[in-house]
Amino acid sequence: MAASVRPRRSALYMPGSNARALEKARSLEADVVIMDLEDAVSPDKKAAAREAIGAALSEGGYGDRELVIRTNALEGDWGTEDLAFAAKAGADAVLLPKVEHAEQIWQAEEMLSAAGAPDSLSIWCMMETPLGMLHAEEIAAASPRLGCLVLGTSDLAKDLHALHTRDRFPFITSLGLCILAARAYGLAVLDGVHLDLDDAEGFEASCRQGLELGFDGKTLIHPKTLAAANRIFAPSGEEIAWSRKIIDAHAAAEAEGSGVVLVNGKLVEALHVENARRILALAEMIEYRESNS
Ligand SMILES: CC(C)(COP(=O)(O)OP(=O)(O)OC[C@H]1O[C@@H](n2cnc3c(N)ncnc32)[C@H](O)[C@@H]1OP(=O)(O)O)[C@@H](O)C(=O)NCCC(=O)NCCSC(=O)C[C@H](O)C(=O)O
Ligand SMILES: [Mg+2]
Repeated sequence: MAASVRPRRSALYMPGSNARALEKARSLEADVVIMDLEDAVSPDKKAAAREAIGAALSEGGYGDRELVIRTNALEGDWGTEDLAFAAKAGADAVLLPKVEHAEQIWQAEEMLSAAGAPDSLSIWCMMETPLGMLHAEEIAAASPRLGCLVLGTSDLAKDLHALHTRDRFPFITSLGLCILAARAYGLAVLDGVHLDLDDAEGFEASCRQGLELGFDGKTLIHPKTLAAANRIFAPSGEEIAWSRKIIDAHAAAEAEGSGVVLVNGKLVEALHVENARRILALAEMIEYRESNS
């Protein structure tokens, strides 16, 4: 399952143990809702969080937001139960933490199938350890059930002994490896969280950097960051107008037997048209979503 094309500008995490957050997500403008069973949930609340997520998903009301359950690691205390639960909870994807080898995905896949997961349930992988980064390609290629790689820059910083600098230079190699792997195997790819909720300027700068690097969107920890992520990861009015213009200009050139054309002094070839079509398709899906929410 290569990533379905849909907006993933904003992916909001929430602790599965936070009933108010699960409720609030029904009306928030998040493209993706990540219901967490892992780090945001304390050990004594793991079972209750599973129940709360199950109840929230059964009740529904999330519209066309993409619904994702992040489980605990299979190697740990709660992972097996989490995965059996996620198999039939009604989510769109299960997000495995700290993925480092293809074998972890194969194991999860077997367990999901044994637990009766529908074929449509996608597997997403947290990329957040040095070994995971070194195995990014093996992970991205592991299974047709894979849909998305999600950067975990907090765990990564810890393992690398790196600092959260403003330019995120310490993470650039890792971000690049994951984007390469995701794009090579047709997966979506989401950037890591910005931890400082009082730093709106730094947050926007990290979104713009993520967009420039090629990410589809950003993972978030608070609703107040949704609007900026949605704005920055959506095609701008200028990009949409340019895309339409070059598609038309290239079609006209083709009708006259030429594969290339200059538009405002810039060379336009079939590859630019392909990208312009992707941008317009994304813009249309965003417009549809926003006018129906
Ligand atoms: C960080 C928070 C604990 C702050 O929560 P709170 O003090 O409740 O914030 P506010 O009072 O400002 O909240 C205002 C209203 O918004 C709702 N809210 C807050 N956060 C969320 C959310 N994430 N999703 C949905 N709704 C949310 C509050 O309920 C308030 O609602 P209202 O009652 O109407 O006023 C909190 O934001 C939080 O828990 N955030 C998520 C933390 C989390 O999930 N962490 C794990 C994922 S990040 C990670 O693991 C990184 C990765 O693995 C890596 O390694 O990098
Ligand atoms: Mg993490």
